[in-house]
Amino acid sequence: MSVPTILIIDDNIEVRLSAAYFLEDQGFKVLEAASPDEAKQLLSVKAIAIILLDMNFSKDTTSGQEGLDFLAWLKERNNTPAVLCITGWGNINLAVRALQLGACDFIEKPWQNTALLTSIQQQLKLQTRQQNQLSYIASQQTQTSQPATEFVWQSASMRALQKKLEKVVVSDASILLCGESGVGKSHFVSWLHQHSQRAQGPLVSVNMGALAESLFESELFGHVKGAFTDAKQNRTGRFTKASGGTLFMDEVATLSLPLQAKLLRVLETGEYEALGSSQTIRSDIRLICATNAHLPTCIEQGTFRRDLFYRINTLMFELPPLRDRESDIVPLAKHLLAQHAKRYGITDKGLSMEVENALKAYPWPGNIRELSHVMERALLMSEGPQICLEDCQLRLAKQPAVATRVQTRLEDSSCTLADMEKSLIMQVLEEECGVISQAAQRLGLTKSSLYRRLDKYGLKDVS
Ligand SMILES: Nc1ncnc2c1ncn2[C@@H]1O[C@H](COP(=O)(O)OP(=O)(O)OP(=O)(O)O)[C@@H](O)[C@H]1O
Repeated sequence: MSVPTILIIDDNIEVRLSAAYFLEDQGFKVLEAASPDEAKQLLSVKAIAIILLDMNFSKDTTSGQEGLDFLAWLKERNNTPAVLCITGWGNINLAVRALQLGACDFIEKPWQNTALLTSIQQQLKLQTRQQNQLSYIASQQTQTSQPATEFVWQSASMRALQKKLEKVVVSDASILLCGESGVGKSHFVSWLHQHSQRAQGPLVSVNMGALAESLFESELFGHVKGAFTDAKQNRTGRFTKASGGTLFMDEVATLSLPLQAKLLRVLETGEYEALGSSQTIRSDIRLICATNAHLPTCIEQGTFRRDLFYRINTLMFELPPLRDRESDIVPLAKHLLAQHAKRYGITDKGLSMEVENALKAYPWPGNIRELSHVMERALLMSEGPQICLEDCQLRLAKQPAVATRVQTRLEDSSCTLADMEKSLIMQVLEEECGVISQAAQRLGLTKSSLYRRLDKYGLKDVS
């Protein structure tokens, strides 16, 4: 990385020398100019990151007008350096006018070296961030001219949503994605992360529904060895793992009220400590939350904190169910077929007109997840050159009774209670097209308990 150059503009040679000594000691390159005119010449040939500008020169010693004139001249130019005004004759009016003309800070003489250094470092940080943003935007513009590998939505509602997301993707604002199970919220989170400025950082997902109450803090914030009986070694929490990247909290509505309070505290302060540690860590994450619950209703029912809702919903987007965007169904089905064919290393197949019509007429309670399962199964079952209606088994998925699979397991003498439970969960999930809330209801479980069992049996990918 090149060393930033600082230009000191001051008619007093002692001031210039004292600032130059200090700044060179801090590792900066320093240039000096005794007047604004000399500075203008230097600026035309040198790349300057920061200017330290005295406000008074030959005309008078107190008004600061020459400094302001220089700022006005600088403002006309593109890519101007950051200017820190330094004067022994500071007053509020002058400071305001200088800031209006683009100065970044106003420091009174005699300055404190540490304060000067802090201000310079802040400006350099800002410049780096702006440069990153510009190169990011440039790289995005290059990418848009290349063929897109992602699915291109056909429906007006999804196109509009994609447009809105494109607008906010580079910001660090928290995003809340709402929509029924299987509509593609997690899929969008990956897209948001990959297109964000944090794409080089990690994307860390945590399913809040699967978090055991007792492990919440340890999972999210980490713990140090000995923090509690089972803490045999240090553990890094998800907030730290996601540092510099995106933290995705799925199923955020399943959190209990006490855990919501703990999460809120961290989101508000931006700081947390690992369990058993007194060291405060500042979080550096972009937060994306998702839920298939209707949070305003949860707030009314007292199961979700209003203040947490406002903390996570800076930008809120609703993904419509698949049945409400009919024009997406067939193109998406073809896209998913091609994906599955590639994954299995088999030839992709087309859809008959009869299948296309049936897909469009079907209500897709499990949304894209269900469509994906149907296409996978159809591809594997199909024997002809095209997928036909029987291959899809639409509706048939609902018909096999849970009892059939359970009965089969019962007849197997080596079957354990855990095998039975796993089998039952798989069957119900299949029948409910992967919709967790419905499966949990049928199984007489809360969503959190079902998530924990999916974790235990390694069934996370089935849902
Ligand atoms: N645009 C897409 N292209 C290809 N596959 C997709 C797309 N959107 C979603 N899918 C697939 O559909 C399935 C469900 O999507 P996803 O997990 O994102 O839904 P969700 O809304 O997060 O569901 P849940 O609320 O249950 O977590 C996944 O297998 C995902 O890969």
